[in-house]
Amino acid sequence: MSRRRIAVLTSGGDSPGMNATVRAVVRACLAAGVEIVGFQKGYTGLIDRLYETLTTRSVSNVLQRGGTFLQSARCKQMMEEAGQRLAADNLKGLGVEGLVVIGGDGSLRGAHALQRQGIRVIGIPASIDNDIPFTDMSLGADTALNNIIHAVDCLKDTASSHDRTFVVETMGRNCGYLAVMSAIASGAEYALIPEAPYDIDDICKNLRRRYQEGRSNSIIMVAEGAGKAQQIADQIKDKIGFETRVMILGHYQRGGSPTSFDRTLAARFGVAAVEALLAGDGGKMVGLSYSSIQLTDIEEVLAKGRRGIDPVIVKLAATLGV
Ligand SMILES: Nc1ncnc2c1ncn2[C@@H]1O[C@H](COP(=O)(O)OP(=O)(O)OP(=O)(O)O)[C@@H](O)[C@H]1O
Ligand SMILES: O=P(O)(O)OC[C@H]1O[C@](O)(CO)[C@@H](O)[C@@H]1O
Ligand SMILES: [Mg+2]
Repeated sequence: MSRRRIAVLTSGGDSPGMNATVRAVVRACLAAGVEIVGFQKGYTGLIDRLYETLTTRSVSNVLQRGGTFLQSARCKQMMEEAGQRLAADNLKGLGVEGLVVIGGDGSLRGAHALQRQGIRVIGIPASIDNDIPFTDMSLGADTALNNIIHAVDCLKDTASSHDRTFVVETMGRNCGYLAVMSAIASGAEYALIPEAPYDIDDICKNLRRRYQEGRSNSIIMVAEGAGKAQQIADQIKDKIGFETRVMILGHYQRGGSPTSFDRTLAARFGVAAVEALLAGDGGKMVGLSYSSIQLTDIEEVLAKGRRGIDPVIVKLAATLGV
């Protein structure tokens, strides 16, 4: 009888903790006596049959590294039925009984499409955007948040030395999580997020007053989905009476060594995904719910749409003056 075989891939924007997750998947498979195949470059690798058998050696010394050694991609072909069928046929041809997809909401859509093509798939939410419902955190969001906070701490040093306002743009697509959480954690004055309207004139009035009262700097966090930092800086710079500078944090946010939170989440998600596949499950996403790992139908995750900002966080930010 041939050996049982599972596959794994990383898809969408890379996020810190993907390597640690692949490592956990590999170790869980090998502990169960199951072969594990890694596809390269996300769904592109499934379609173009780019794969390698993974061993403990393949995942040695990767746990602490950001990015993904399997590499990732945004694969247009996977958006079409023909690409999805080809990907599923390739998996069936290799005798793969189940697939672990590590990626964001788009990658989960791909996972759902493969499930419909007869492949058992378990999704692992991994995206710095933290925009996926049915999990308290997506992998990599915590590390990205730490990267942002480190940058803002540095900016505050220089801003306060010159009485300046910095407008800092974070990633997150249409989700304001990174902007609002980093504002709370770094002591920023504003978090402009797509989930809430804002009034530039009010902001200017308030900033002007702050400087008149003797404050030496102000930080405005802007989620990319809420506006362009440069445009906001241009709108405010002549109205507040103090110099304004812009920092677009960009892909810096996505890199670097995963935090302990992301590393341990990676371990839990990776092992839970393999256990689910080996138990015959499929079409589910693993998620973190109040410190426990839960499985949710991918269909339900997708139907729910983008994860909103917790009202408790919005209230917390308001109380703290963000
Ligand atoms: N509707 C869909 N059907 C099939 N495949 C999809 C669909 N949407 C996205 N995908 C696949 O998933 C890949 C990754 O999606 P996307 O670029 O949205 O990133 P993501 O997984 O959401 O991660 P992140 O948002 O963190 O970058 C896409 O390039 C595509 O191959
Ligand atoms: O790396 P790319 O393809 O430029 O995509 C950037 C996008 O990916 C993310 O980093 C993750 O989804 C978003 O926050 C950002 O808008
Ligand atoms: Mg996404």
